[in-house]
Amino acid sequence: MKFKITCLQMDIAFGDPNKNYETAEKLIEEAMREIPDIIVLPELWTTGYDLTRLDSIADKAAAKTIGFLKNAAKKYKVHFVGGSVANQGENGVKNTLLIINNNGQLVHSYSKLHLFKLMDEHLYLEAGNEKGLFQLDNRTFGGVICYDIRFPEWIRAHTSEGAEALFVVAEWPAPRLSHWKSLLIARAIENQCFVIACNRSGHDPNNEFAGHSMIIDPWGEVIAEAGANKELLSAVIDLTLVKDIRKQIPIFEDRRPDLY
Ligand SMILES: O=C(O)CCC(=O)C(=O)O
Repeated sequence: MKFKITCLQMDIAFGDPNKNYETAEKLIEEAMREIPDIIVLPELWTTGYDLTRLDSIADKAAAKTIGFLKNAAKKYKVHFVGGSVANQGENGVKNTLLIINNNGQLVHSYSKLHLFKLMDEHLYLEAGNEKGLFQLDNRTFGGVICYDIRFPEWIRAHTSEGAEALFVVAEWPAPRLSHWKSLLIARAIENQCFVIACNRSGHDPNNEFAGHSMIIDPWGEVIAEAGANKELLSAVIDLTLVKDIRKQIPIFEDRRPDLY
C-alpha cells in the first residue's frame, strides 16, 4: 500500500495561535494541489515555544485545533498527523500530537513522553504516559515528538507492536542538525521502517530552528529532504518495502527479548 505524504515545514509565529492557524490553512490549501494522502505538521505549531504564556495561549483540551484539523480533513478528504499543540488539561498543559483521519475523526492523541529540559519543557509541561500507536487505512503507524527520537527503546516499543512508519513532529534547533539527521536515519535502519519527520523553520527569541524535514525509507535512504526555510516536502512511501526488508534481514525475529 502506498501513501503520498506532505510535510508542512512552516515558520511559526511566536505565541500567536490565530496567525498560525491562518498560515496552516494557506499551506494546507497549497499542499492539496498535489493531492497527498497524509499531511504532517510540526511540533507546537499553534504557539511555538512561548511557554511562559501558556496560561493564555494553550488550547483548552486541544479543542480548537482538533476542530480546525477535522474541518480541513473533511473538506479535502486527507488524513492529518496534525503536529502537536499545547493542550490545556485540568492538571496542566501537555504537548499533544493529534491524528485525524480523512473522515474528520480524531483517531489518536499522543502526549510527548520525554520532556526536553534544555528548552525548559519540564517547568511548564506535563509528560504523557501512553504510546503514539495509531491506524490509518488499517495500517499501523507510530507518532512521536522531537526529543523522543533520542530514546531508541521508545521507538522500538512502537515498531515491535507493528508500526510500519514512524512520524516525528519537531521544533529541532539548528545547532544540533547533525544529530537530527543521524538519529532519524538510525531509527529508520534499526527499526526497518519509514521515518517521516516534520520540523519547523525560522526562529523564536531563543532558538533558530533547523528545518530539514526528512522522509527516509526502511533501508535508511533519504528519499526527500527539505532545506532550512519554509517548504512543502512530499514523497510517496510504499509499505511493501517494510515487509521486504524485514524478510531480508529479520531483526524482529532475531531479537533476544529474553535478555533485553
Ligand atoms: O534533542 C534535541 O536536541 C532537541 C529536542 C527538542 O528541541 C525538543 O524536544 O523540543
